[in-house]
Amino acid sequence: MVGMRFAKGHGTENDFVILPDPDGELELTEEAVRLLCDRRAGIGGDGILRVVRTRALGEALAPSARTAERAEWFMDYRNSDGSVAEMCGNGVRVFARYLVHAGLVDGDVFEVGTRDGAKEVRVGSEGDVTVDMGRVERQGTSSAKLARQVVHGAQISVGNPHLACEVPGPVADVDLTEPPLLDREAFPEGANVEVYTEVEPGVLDMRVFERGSGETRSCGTGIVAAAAAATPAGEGATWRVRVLGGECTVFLDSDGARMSGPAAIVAEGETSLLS
Ligand SMILES: N[C@@H](CCC[C@H](N)C(=O)O)C(=O)O
Repeated sequence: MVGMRFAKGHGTENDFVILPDPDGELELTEEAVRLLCDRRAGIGGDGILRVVRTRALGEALAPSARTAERAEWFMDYRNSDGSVAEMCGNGVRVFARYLVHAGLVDGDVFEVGTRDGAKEVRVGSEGDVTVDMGRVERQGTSSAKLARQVVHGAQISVGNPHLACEVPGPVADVDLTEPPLLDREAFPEGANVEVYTEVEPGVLDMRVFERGSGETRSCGTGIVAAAAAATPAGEGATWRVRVLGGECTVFLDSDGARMSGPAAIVAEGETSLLS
């Protein structure tokens, strides 16, 4: 079979199809992304991580993302519906793990370019990867209508938009089967919606409905957004955040957020879906 090389990886079961495209030769259409991510007709994934040299990206970066230009490798992230997102917290850990695994970087501390700028990663010899997620912006409050309830929470940017909502009971009781209805003025580009509850001091349980992918088993930027929402403004904190697919730790201080969590490459192969 002649096809394109791919790998499959996940971080707390937020799973990705990884497409090595160092010289930016791949024309990745929305349709191709949807097919690759399809769990029956494709490989299956919550999103795609295209591994491209930053200088071969072929896309103008927003002024706020220009720090990405100093990173050799760029994470071109796509949601499973084909849409583009600014950042993916689990994705960047898996991307970093892949770069080390594929021998594309020297050392285990380096920067990854994203549409939210360069992110420094530290890749543990096995297991966890720590990412400097950068600034976390609180932008006020908003609400969303879910299938069976309205939730209120904090509007937070982690490079991409989030509405992080504390709920009183177990997060398992929240019905996330339908896409949340958001205030379009507050979120013109849509948002990821998190529901969380503090189960013991310093520990949050969280579930998420991701923009462009639906309910997933984890969302790294959402984990950071929930941790920030649970922290009084101006204070630092460390949170363990438990999600359906595992657990990450978030360290918040006046510089922003760092997140540690697992990242694994689980398969490699060749696909004919792109030929
Ligand atoms: N799963 C990701 C977030 C992916 C992007 C998100 N769905 C969006 O559209 O903003 C994460 O781990 O952060």
